[in-house]
Order: sequence, then structure tokens, then C-alpha cells
Amino acid sequence: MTAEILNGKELSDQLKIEMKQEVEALKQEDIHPHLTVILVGDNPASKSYVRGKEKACEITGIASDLIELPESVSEQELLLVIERQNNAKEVHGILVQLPLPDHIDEQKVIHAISPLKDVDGFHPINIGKLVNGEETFLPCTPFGILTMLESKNIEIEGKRAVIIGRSNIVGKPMGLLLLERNATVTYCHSRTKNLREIASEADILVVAMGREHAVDGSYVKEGAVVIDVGINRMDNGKLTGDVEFESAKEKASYITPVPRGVGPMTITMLLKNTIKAAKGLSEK
Ligand SMILES: Nc1nc2c(c(=O)[nH]1)N[C@@H](CN(C=O)c1ccc(C(=O)N[C@@H](CCC(=O)O)C(=O)O)cc1)CN2
Repeated sequence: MTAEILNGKELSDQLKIEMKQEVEALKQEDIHPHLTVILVGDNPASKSYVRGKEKACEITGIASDLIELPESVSEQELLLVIERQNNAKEVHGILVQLPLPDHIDEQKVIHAISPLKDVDGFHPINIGKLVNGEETFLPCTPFGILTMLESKNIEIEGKRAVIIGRSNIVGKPMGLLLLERNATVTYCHSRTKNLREIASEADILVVAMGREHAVDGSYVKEGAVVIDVGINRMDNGKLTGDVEFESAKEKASYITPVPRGVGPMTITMLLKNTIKAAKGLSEK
């Protein structure tokens, strides 16, 4: 079997056209979706992701502000900036680009963002709603993966899903979303024994390990859907995933590439959440 490629870039472009129309319609009702992105320091990858977010807002007509703070900013100062954005009536969504410098407590920062403006879906109130299966902002990467699966009508119910990686922003919420859709979910991580054996039982295999080519075709069941969340820069400067694409693609039914797979969907789902926040606030 050779897999069909799940092209996140193409799907993102299509969704952005639809969102542009939705934003135009909202503006007719005097609702102007507005996102504030806060970037601390000058990590090149973070800067590039933030630029991608600004560009995507521009394409869809969403207003965006970028607040750039120096690496040396204190936690207190950052919390004050967030508080100001929480109180700014025109702002619907707030996002603090991660990771943050070591002297800043990431959880404290996430807690400080109003749950109503938490378009990353990282606030414990929103995570709690996700656990309960209540309507909320879904974390953008898992939301993007789900949207890719749905775009191909890939069945989730009753399927065995294996998630390799247990981060708060990808692995944990991904498992919850699949569980909510009646998949049988197994989480694996760095201490998991017999990883290959467990992974090769998956109908849906999500790999978010942060290690170049950690998973190859021998981890993939014939006909499985393989989702690669990894973004690793190789010595030659090119990007590659956590999955060794060539061997995995020979076994899978669907597979995401890196680049142009999950990454672009992360940004597109942020726009979806910002529009949702704008609609929610307008109902008040
Ligand atoms: N506050 C947040 N911080 C971070 C998140 C997040 O969802 N919220 N996720 C990641 C980074 N990220 C978005 O912020 C992100 C990662 C990758 C891509 C992407 O489009 N990747 C491209 C390749 C880009 C390149 O050339 O470097 C691809 O895969 O095709 C977008 C967004 C951590 N931080």
C-alpha cells in the first residue's frame, strides 16, 4: 500500500478562503475579529511562527497586533501586558508564543489569559471543558489534526489510536479529542516499553516526540493513518518530521508530510478560534 498524502497546506489555504468570507460577513454585523500575539525574546523559530500567524490574519481579514517583549522581560511585566489585553474590549483573542524563557513560569502566564480570549485553548478552564467534552477553544495543533482527519472522512469511532508524546499542547489534548470521538486511546512516551509493538497496533498513529525520524515503517500497521507532528531541522537546513516518511508511507493509508502537513493547520485553527472568540464576545 502507498499512502495518500494529507496535505495540510492545501487544506489550510482552502479553509482560509472560507474564513475570509466569514470574517467579511461578521464585519457587516460590526464584529471585527482581533488577535493579539505576544512574543518574548528572539527565538528564530518562534519569530517565524508569529510572522506566519500575522500573515494568516492579514489573508483572512482578521486584525492582529504583535507585542514584542525582550528576552529579559520580567514575569510581572508580562502578566501586566496580558492583563491589559484581557481588558481591551476590541481584542477577542490573546496568544503568548511558546516556549517562554526559563525565568518565566509558563503555567502562570497561561493562567493569566482570560479563558474567553484563550484562543490557544491552553487555559486550565478550557482544558477542563475539553476533558468534560464541553464546547471550548480546542488547542490548535490537535484541532488541526482532527480537521485533517475529518476532511478525508477518516473514521475515528472504535479505532485504536496511539499517541506518542504527552505534551500539554499536543499529545494530551489530542488523546482527549480522539477519546471524545470514541477511539480507544493509548498514550506512549519516553518511558514506554515496547513502543514499536504498541505503535504497530494503531489504526491512527500520532507521533509528537520531537526527535527526527524516531518512527519508521516498522512501527506502522498496514493501512494505518500516520500523523507526524514533529518539526526538526536537519544538518542540511531542511525540515523533517519525527516519522521516517519513505518507509512509513509504504505501509500507511494516509500520512502527513513535514513540512506542509500538520504545521500550517496549527495556524489556521488559531484563526478559527479567533473568529469563534469574536462571535462569543459579540453575544454578550
Ligand atoms: N502559543 C503557542 N505556541 C506554540 C504553538 C501553539 O500552538 N501555540 N505551537 C508550536 C509552534 N507553532 C505555532 O505556534 C507552529 C509550528 C509550525 C508551523 C508550521 O507551519 N510549520 C511549517 C514549517 C515552517 C518552517 O518552515 O519552519 C510546516 O510544518 O509546514 C506553524 C506553527 C510551538 N509553540
